[in-house]
This record gives sequence, C-alpha cells and structure tokens, in this order.
Amino acid sequence: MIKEQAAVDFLKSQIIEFPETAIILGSGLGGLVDEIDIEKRIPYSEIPHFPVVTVEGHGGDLIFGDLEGVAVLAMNGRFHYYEGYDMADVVFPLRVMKLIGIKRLVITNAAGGLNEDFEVGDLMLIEDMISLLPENPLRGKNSEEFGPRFPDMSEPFDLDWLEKAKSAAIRLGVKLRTGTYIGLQGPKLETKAEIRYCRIIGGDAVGMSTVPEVIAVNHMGLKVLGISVITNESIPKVAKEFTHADVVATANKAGKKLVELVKNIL
Ligand SMILES: O=P(O)(O)O[C@@H]1C[C@H](O)[C@@H](CO)O1
Ligand code: HPA
Repeated sequence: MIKEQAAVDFLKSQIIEFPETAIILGSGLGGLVDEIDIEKRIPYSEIPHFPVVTVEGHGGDLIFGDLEGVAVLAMNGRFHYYEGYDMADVVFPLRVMKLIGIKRLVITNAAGGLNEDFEVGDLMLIEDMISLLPENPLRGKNSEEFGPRFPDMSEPFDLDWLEKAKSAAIRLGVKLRTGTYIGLQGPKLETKAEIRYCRIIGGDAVGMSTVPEVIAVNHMGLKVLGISVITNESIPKVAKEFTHADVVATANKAGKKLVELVKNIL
C-alpha cells in the first residue's frame, strides 16, 4: 500500500482529473493509443515503484486522454509473471488504478486459439477463465483496504458489459467469438499434450497474462471486460512454429477491429 500510495501521489502531481475507465493493451495492441486524443503520456520509468516492460510489442507508458468522448487511462504495456516479477508487481498498476478512482477496466491480450472453430485474427470475448499459473496475487496477508480475504469469482467478467460487447459487435459487423481463457505461466509455449489438456478442461484460448489482473480487479470490486485477439492456432494437428514476432504482427492487424469494438463498447 505504501508503494502504491507513492505512485498515486506522483500521478496526482501530474494529472488534475483522473478518468474512471482504463484499458490494458496486450501484445501488439498498442495501436489503440493512436485513437486516443492524448492529454498526458507518463513513462513507467518516471512513476515510483512501477515495474519495467521487458517484452517486445509492449509500450511502457500510461496514457491519459480521450477515446471517442470518454476519458480513459490506457496502460500501454503490461507485466507478466514469466518476466520474473512477483504477482504483487504484476498487479501493482491495477492497485494504483483503484486508488486513483478507476471504476471499470477493459483488458486485452494476444492468445492462442484452442477452439478448432476459431481463426487467426478473430476476437474472443472472455466469458470465463481458468488459472493454471502457480500462484495468484492474493496469496499472503490480505490487504483489507483493497478487498475481502475470499473474493467471489463466480462472475469474473461484468455481465452487462459482456452483453454490450456482443451488441456492439453485431452493430459493427465484427465477428466476435466467446470463450474461456486459460492463463499459463509461460514463457515456454505449450506441448501438444498440454494443448489437448487445455482444450479438455474447457479452454478456448490460451495465454500468459490477464488472469492475475482479473483476480486483482475482482478483489477490488472493479468492473472488468476481457477481449483476446487470437494470434495463432494452438491446435496439435496444426502445430506451426510459434514466434512472438508473428503474434505481435497479427495482433497489430486484428487490433483495428478491436479498437472499433472497444470504442463502441465505451
Ligand atoms: O500481454 P499478452 O497476454 O497480450 O502477451 C501474449 C502472451 C505473451 O506475453 C506473448 C506471447 O507472444 O503474447
Ligand atoms: N500460447 C500461450 N500464449 C500465447 C499464445 C499461445 O499460443 N499466443 C499468444 N500468447
């Protein structure tokens, strides 16, 4: 809390009025920043205790501005557990967001499609998730000021927002898949047997982020929506060589649809 407060105090010295809506931009999805009428861009390196981005395809700044008439905070670049960060670091920016008054959050990511019906470039609305990470951000002494010891996770994604997202996709003519996201530790990719396992236990898409963030924001009572860009097929018989550069390039392309959808939802 002390560290979060230091970051909040710094942000308060930079920003007069904070937005209530935030967006986390996943791998290759920084293009959304171009759509924001930017009021202030603050590099993570200037914010006390903020972690450092180490993954290609992720920016490293907080963007404050206006997206289609809505005041937003965009987190341009996120932190992953596989980078070596503690879970507390991974969700640090989210706790800072809570303290500055963010009420709702759109989380985006790049993910592998486990569902055979999905195509590369599709968008998937995350209706539920499975954590296969080795720990979660709430382990340890509970921070009562953020939320309860045992937060309910039966509806991790906001139902009203899910409906709005589906209607927005129909209006825009954007194909929007729905499904369950499985969060793995990474950074290694999945073996064929692990892919089969992920599918059998109910996954439609697989990635290396989002789950800790969704847990932290549910703990704090923020409204959350999650959207994956399916950047590659994660299907044993298709098994192609995976490259992060391809993920970023595909996310970049599909990101345009995502931007339209997010603008419409907001
Ligand atoms: O931050 P996201 O979840 O979009 O990043 C995905 C998962 C890995 O960090 C990386 C693999 O290419 O992309
Ligand atoms: N697996 C795990 N994480 C990912 C993938 C994948 O296939 N694609 C993008 N992030």
